[in-house]
Amino acid sequence: MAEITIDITVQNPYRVHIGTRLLEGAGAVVRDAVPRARKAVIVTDSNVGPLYAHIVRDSLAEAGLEVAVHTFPAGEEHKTLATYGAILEFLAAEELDRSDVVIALGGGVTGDMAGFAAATYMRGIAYVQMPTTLLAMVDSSVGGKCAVDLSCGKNLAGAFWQPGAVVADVGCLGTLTPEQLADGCGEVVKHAVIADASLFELLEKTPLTFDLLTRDLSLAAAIIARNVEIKRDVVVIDERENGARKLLNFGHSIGHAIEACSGYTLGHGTCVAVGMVAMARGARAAGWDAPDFEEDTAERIDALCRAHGLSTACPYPADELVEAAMHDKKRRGTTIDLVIPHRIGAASIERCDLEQLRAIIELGVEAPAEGGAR
Ligand SMILES: NC(=O)c1ccc[n+]([C@@H]2O[C@H](COP(=O)([O-])OP(=O)(O)OC[C@H]3O[C@@H](n4cnc5c(N)ncnc54)[C@H](O)[C@@H]3O)[C@@H](O)[C@H]2O)c1
Ligand SMILES: O=C(O)C(=O)C[C@@H](O)[C@H](O)[C@H](O)COP(=O)(O)O
Ligand SMILES: [Zn+2]
Repeated sequence: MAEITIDITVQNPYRVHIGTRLLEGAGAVVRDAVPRARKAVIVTDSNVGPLYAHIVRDSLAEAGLEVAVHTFPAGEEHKTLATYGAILEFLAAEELDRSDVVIALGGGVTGDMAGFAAATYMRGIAYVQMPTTLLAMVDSSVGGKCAVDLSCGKNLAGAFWQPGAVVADVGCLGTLTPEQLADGCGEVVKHAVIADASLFELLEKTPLTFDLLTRDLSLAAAIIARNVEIKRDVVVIDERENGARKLLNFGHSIGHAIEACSGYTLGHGTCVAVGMVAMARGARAAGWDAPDFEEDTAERIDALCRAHGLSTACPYPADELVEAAMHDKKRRGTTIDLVIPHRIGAASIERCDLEQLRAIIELGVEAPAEGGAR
């Protein structure tokens, strides 16, 4: 249904294929993207593997590839050095060589870890992203960021390593839970806030419900394609996040801190939603201003997240979040780069000192309800 080229220059350009029944034909895409590959290792998690690995395995075999499957326990709490190490050991035990290919079949956790394994195995081999969550289709499968979490925080060990292709089969959305699908909407709202007021207005009129997206796969494909275009337009001008790419981090300084505080039990998109609202509200309350600031920005982001089933109440007190946010990768000594929305469709990257971050968090998050986390 849609094919988008990511025209990067540090590594090779690649295509994102978005449509239905694409996993059945995934072997041909891999063959085309990595013509020299003799063997493929599918890396997947314990939920996705039983649902889809056999389809991909058959298609890869049909395309003439030898195939092995490595399955790890599902969940962000397994996005660790230990799981990543086990993937590397599997690649070595299967004797993958530098011409072979890793297949990341799953959500963002799988894509980030399999991508990082591919980036570092023998100093870098090819991989193909096959995202199976909405979040991974609209965001994590594109752009080449891959990582694992460390005990101090999110994505602290990783690389930029671009896939050879992305195969987003929208039929996979049908086996998600409504909560998992809603979680992906956090990143959709983010893209709309930083770059596309029309998309934001469309979502205000017609929120992306589970029923709508799983019934109307053409609409799902169109929404995913628009998100991939938004991300592409940022990544192609700043592949390694020296500047503009930081915009894609809107909501993440606080969002990642919430994830860490939750022991990685809360979904990434859900935490980004809380982080976006807190940042928009807190920055305004802390006095950030510009001629194009629009007063209702935070409230519109808040309302749109809630319309997508995402709670925007912060479950942790400000001082805990400030502590966790200190490990953010965008911190440089006593300063940190934050993304502040001015109005729907426009945001800027601002260098703040840590006291300003503290003020934004304190003003932006609501105090937790009696008795702790909500
Ligand atoms: N690299 C990037 O640019 C980038 C961008 C955004 C997020 N991320 C990372 O992505 C991760 C979040 O991704 P996620 O929300 O996809 O998490 P996930 O991979 O943990 O998937 C969420 C849950 O859905 C299950 N699942 C996946 N696809 C399924 C399907 N089709 N049917 C049934 N169950 C399915 C998984 O097993 C898991 O339990 C975080 O670690 C985040 O940091 C990375
Ligand atoms: O691709 C990017 O760049 C992003 O920032 C996308 C984010 O949605 C994603 O969560 C990313 O992994 C966060 O990057 P990090 O560098 O803050 O770990
Ligand atoms: Zn994110």
